[in-house]
Amino acid sequence: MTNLLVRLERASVRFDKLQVVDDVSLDVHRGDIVTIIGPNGAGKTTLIKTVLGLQPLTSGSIHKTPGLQIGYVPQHLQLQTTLPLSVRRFLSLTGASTKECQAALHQTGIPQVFRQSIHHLSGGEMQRLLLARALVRKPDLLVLDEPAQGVDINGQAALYDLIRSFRDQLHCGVIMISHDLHLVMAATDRVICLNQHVCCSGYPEDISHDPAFVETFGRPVAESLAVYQHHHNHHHDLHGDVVDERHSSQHQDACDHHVHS
Ligand SMILES: Nc1ncnc2c1ncn2[C@@H]1O[C@H](COP(=O)(O)OP(=O)(O)OP(=O)(O)O)[C@@H](O)[C@H]1O
Repeated sequence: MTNLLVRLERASVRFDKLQVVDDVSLDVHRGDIVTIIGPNGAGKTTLIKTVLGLQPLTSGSIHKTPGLQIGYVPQHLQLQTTLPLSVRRFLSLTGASTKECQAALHQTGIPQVFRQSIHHLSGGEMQRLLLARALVRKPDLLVLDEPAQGVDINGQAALYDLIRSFRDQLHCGVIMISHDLHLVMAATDRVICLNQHVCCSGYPEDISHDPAFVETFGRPVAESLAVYQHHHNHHHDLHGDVVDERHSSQHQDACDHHVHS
């Protein structure tokens, strides 16, 4: 059985004379976390709309595995502020049971808001609620458009950790858009730098050195990206504790941690 969830082949989207997505090919498998970065207007949202089936392609093709269940976390949610709406009601609109809704809130770390008005949530709580709403669908693919918008820096790191843990639990694929380059570099498996076309793509530790990345984001941004790398130079015992070299004859399972900028 293949783990391929979505395949875009030479996908293009054009609005009148404006080429917004240009010849993009992309595969997302189960277990992948793929993050799309790029400047404003680069076509990132348009690209994920094609995956969601909200935006037809002008040319190229998209293949989704049959029966693919997608959970979507949008960039903004327009809510009529005069309309009374509790978190409980909002989640129940998905068709999930009360128990499933409560479990999803628990998983996203905000069980206490179940009976609250949705209009009283903080920015961070709102993002977690949108994630909970996507999760009750038990998605094969989680699609997130700037999930950490309006969330403070500690909250952003926690949110990305949460997304990774859902990927592990559900063994789903994740495709997201982010402008938080430092966090993306730490929390992603694969990065796609989009500027209508794919400028460069690959592992986070490689991409910040790519000339196309430097050209798109500028040298100061590229140089400021501290990429965590894993090199071996000390040793652990069976419990994971670091072993003093002088007392160790074994040289297995060694590692060292460097931060490069
Ligand atoms: N339905 C549409 N009709 C015409 N133009 C559109 C449409 N949707 C998007 N565009 C244009 O396509 C371009 C790319 O928009 P898109 O929202 O995909 O960019 P983005 O990379 O997500 O930007 P941002 O980082 O600012 O959110 C923009 O110039 C936008 O104005």
